[in-house]
Amino acid sequence: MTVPAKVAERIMVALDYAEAGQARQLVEALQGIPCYMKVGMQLFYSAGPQFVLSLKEQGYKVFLDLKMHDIPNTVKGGSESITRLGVDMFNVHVAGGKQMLESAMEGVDKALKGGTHALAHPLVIGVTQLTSTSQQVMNEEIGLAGSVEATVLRYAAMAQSAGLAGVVASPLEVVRIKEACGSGFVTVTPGIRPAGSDIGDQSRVLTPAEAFAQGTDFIVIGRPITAAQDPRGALESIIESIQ
Ligand SMILES: O=c1ccn([C@@H]2O[C@H](COP(=O)(O)O)[C@@H](O)[C@H]2O)c(=O)[nH]1
Repeated sequence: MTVPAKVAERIMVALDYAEAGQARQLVEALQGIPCYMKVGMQLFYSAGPQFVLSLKEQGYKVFLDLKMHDIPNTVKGGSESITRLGVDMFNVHVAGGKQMLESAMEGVDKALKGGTHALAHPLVIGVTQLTSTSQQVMNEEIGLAGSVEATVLRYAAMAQSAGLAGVVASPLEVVRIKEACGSGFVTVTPGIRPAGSDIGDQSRVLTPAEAFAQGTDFIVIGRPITAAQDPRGALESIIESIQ
């Protein structure tokens, strides 16, 4: 199947594996499809920066999904180190507050100014409310009143005012985010489930086609691909469903 780059480039495959070998197998199976690769905590904590660098050497765009949430000084240092890896995108929790978000941006600038070789400015993205969080959990367990959408919009505005390029949110919130922050403000949306597939621990979900119809920039998909008998076939049918 010939996959149009314009579609594939907007699909982020979550390499949620315990070991580098398993992730490598999936990358090999998807060879030739120019999708974005997402490295999250599970793989990064086991395979480390080396795995990220190997993806970059193979020419992939990489989203390092470590969701930093710490005191501003620590997040600044983390951002500096992540930027030096040459990733294309990374993220921080907006719940850390505006000063923490601004520190993340300062860390990026420091790495770009101090680097010995040319690095592109990564997109720094704020996590609003995790797509596994339901209205009830947000209100009763996390202790935030009001609707999930209102919190997501408040966090998106804070992320934008701190200079971030966009947010992670559910595809259900994309239209309102774009209305409030402008079409250029990037939305990265996990919580993607092809029709008929298991929702698992996700809560605020749409199908790939529905997510793009809402105007999202990137969709993030993990288990519907990684847990499939034929991961390449699963990704190809997702792509077909979008076109
Ligand atoms: O709000 C968020 C933020 C990040 N994620 C990450 O996306 C993938 C989704 O995986 P699935 O297997 O398709 O559910 C995973 O790596 C999460 O850490 C998210 O789901 N929601």
